[in-house]
Amino acid sequence: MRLRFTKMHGLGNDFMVVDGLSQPLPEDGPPLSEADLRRLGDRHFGVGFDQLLVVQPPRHEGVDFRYRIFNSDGSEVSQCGNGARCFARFVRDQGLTRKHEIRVETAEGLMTLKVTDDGLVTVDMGAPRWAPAAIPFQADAEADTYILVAGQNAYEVSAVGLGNPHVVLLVENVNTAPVATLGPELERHERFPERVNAGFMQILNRREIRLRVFERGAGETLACGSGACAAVVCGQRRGLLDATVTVHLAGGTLQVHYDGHGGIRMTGPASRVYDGEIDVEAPA
Ligand SMILES: N[C@@H](CCC[C@H](N)C(=O)O)C(=O)O
Repeated sequence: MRLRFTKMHGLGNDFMVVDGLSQPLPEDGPPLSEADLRRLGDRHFGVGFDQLLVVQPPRHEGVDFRYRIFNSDGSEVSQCGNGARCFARFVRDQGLTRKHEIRVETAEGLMTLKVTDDGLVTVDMGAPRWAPAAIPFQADAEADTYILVAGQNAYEVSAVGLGNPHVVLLVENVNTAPVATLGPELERHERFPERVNAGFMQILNRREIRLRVFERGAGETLACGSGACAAVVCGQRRGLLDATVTVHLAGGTLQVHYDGHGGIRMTGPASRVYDGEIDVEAPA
């Protein structure tokens, strides 16, 4: 079967976006075979992406679309902040909706995406989940920080759930942070039973941070929207950051706002790169 797709990115966190409304993709179970998913995600043999995003019909009243997310390793996940902005832009560009405020359901819950006239998209990422079981993270009790032993070293970390799990470490300089070595160790740390996204945060001042994220199932990306939100709320919980924070990532800048009430709001751009078609196995 020939699959139509759009290549997009949110600050260099890149996506293959597929319309599953007009193309016959299975709604239960994976939309593509695992072999296709991994092949398409490969940067040498396929399209290359950090995540595959699939638009499907909603399963609940009052929701516009179902938003499905797959990491390049084939795992399905329930949150992707940069992807949510691209998803909003995609459904509008493709004429699937004319709404400026779009409600989508993910495997974890509902998200609201607001497209503004300046082309930016604000995503309500929901409230942070601190209870260890909700992250999920193995700890006796909820705390602001935890000591995590990895290899020969112990690290003071914060842990938070945003529909996906995040661990956040403070570093003096993101340029020299051990993202490539410690990132994979943390991703598969035994205390995170569903693996974890690992953020390395450098605080510049109370309203500005620099961040690198080693993403679960994708490796280090140029930006991670949920990672940016996780870093900000963890910094706030430690009393180090204000309600509105500018997050500098390798691919660009996001604005994150959280005042302790309602959801975390993340604002940033969403860019279309090109449209394409590629052969995949016919869905089962
Ligand atoms: N790039 C994303 C997060 C994608 C999912 C993540 N790798 C996970 O497995 O939880 C973002 O912008 O939030």
